[in-house]
Amino acid sequence: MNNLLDIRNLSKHYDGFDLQNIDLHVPAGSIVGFVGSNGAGKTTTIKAVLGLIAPDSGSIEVFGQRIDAHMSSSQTVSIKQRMGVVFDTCSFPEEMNVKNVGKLMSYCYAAWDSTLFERYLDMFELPRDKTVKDLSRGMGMKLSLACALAHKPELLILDEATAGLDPLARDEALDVLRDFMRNERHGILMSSHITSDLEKIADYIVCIDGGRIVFSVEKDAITDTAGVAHCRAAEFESLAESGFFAPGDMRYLRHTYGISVLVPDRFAFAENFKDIALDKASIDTYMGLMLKGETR
Ligand SMILES: Nc1ncnc2c1ncn2[C@@H]1O[C@H](COP(=O)(O)OP(=O)(O)OP(=O)(O)O)[C@@H](O)[C@H]1O
Repeated sequence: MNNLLDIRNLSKHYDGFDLQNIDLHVPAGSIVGFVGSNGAGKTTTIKAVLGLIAPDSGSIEVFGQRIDAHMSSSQTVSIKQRMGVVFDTCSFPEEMNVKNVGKLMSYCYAAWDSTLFERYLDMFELPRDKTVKDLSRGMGMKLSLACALAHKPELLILDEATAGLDPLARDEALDVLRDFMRNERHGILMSSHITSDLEKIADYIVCIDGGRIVFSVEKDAITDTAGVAHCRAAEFESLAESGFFAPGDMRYLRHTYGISVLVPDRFAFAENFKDIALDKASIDTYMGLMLKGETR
């Protein structure tokens, strides 16, 4: 399978923050959800991919071409033509109306499709004569998404792009992304704090914390296979002694009402420990245990 994006060993130092040895890949045909707490390093990683900041070390390849400071401007332009980018703010000129934003974009992108843009404006109910400064945050994000898609990219990079949308508009945006993914050569890297969105559409989940990748797994390994066991102290001790987990592999969090244990395979767990309460894992519970849990 071809990768649309390959980040290897990426590092970047800021005063008080280090992005360290980031490895992240977006295979063609897949949506990669990029999660992590505020300040974990998601936007810094994305900015490095877009060439907006220079990494200290490591490599970034987009469509198999290495991104670096020595690229010619025509190489940079040709890669950017094939990428659609949406941040959590709308960055078009404030006094420009929606219709003219489309016109401006048509000069920037060779593959710009005005009919497609118009279709997204209708779908997102964006008034063509409203200026950018008068759009609500959600409307601005819808406009950014319409622009990103109307130049027919192969790789979409979304940094908190659905954050300003209400639940119905988010569902609409997810449908648009599903539609985009009907072409198996397409791919999406999507950073989001709204993990329920990622549960609906992502194929892989990559989690970053404190500038380091904490886990990188298929989403189904979390939402279909993993579980969270809810133990009392005695159950926890017998579980720890049972040999079900290899030493150091049992990840748990103590609460006032008991102890949660991350279970990589809840089906095997349920067969072995019929009396211990067990839930399916969500991306949030999985992240909570991976980021804050102790190991034994
Ligand atoms: N230009 C800069 N100079 C110094 N520090 C920076 C700079 N840009 C980002 N940082 C720091 O890098 C760290 C990571 O920030 P980043 O924006 O990548 O986090 P994030 O995971 O996207 O967070 P959020 O979810 O809040 O958007 C933060 O500590 C931030 O203060």
